[in-house]
Amino acid sequence: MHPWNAEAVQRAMQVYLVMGSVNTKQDPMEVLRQAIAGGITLFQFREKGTGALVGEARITLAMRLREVCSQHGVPFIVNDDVELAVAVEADGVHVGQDDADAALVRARIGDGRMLGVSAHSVDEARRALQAGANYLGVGPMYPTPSKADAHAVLGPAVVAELRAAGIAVPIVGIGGITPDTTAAVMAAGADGVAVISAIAGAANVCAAAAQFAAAVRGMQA
Ligand SMILES: Cc1ncc(COP(=O)(O)OP(=O)(O)O)c(N)n1
Ligand SMILES: Cc1ncsc1CCOP(=O)(O)O
Ligand SMILES: [Mg+2]
Repeated sequence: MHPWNAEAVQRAMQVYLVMGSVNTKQDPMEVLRQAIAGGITLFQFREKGTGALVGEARITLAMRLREVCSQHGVPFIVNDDVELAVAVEADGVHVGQDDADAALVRARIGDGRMLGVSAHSVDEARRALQAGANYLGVGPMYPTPSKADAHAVLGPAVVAELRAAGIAVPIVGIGGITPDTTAAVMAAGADGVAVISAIAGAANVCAAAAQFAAAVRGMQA
């Protein structure tokens, strides 16, 4: 399985699409294909919220989206559900502070899969790294329409705080990020942006993803 060294993880963080069927009015498979055409570098299957698929339908969608990612060489991450990640041979799992214990997740998935952990403070970040996280998802950067139970808005300043505290692992900012605010998130020290609505909900998904890719690249020059 792919060795997820820090450099490979950092590259994957650049434009990270997070999506489930409830985040788009279009066919999720087509949205994913368009987002890949626009330049996303990582995909997370996050099937939750009102109206989310359950049971076989959820597993089938996961397998289909996983296949699209495989066809295009885009790594595939599963949100929350470690057993689903193993079942569909995902490249990794993302867990939050209220999900399964990160150290237990690491033990279950082994070293070959990527482990992402949500962190809102230096303390949470240090514990996540201790547990074996490959990257941190940090946010919300801004108010988000996509997560009803989101943590209070932290802003890009929290990323700068983590960097100042010596947290060197790849960081992706999440929450309410648009192409226009990407520069501020990157300038604070993030390696990329994780996005739901501004890509999955866009009328032109490919163009939206391309705008994020250009904004991220602009900060790397
Ligand atoms: C990349 C990334 N960062 C943070 C989150 C949020 O995870 P969590 O806090 O567990 O909330 P849910 O997404 O599970 O509702 C994420 N999913 N991805
Ligand atoms: C899953 C998640 N975790 C923190 S904010 C958020 C939602 C991000 O969605 P959007 O990009 O639409 O604000
Ligand atoms: Mg979670």
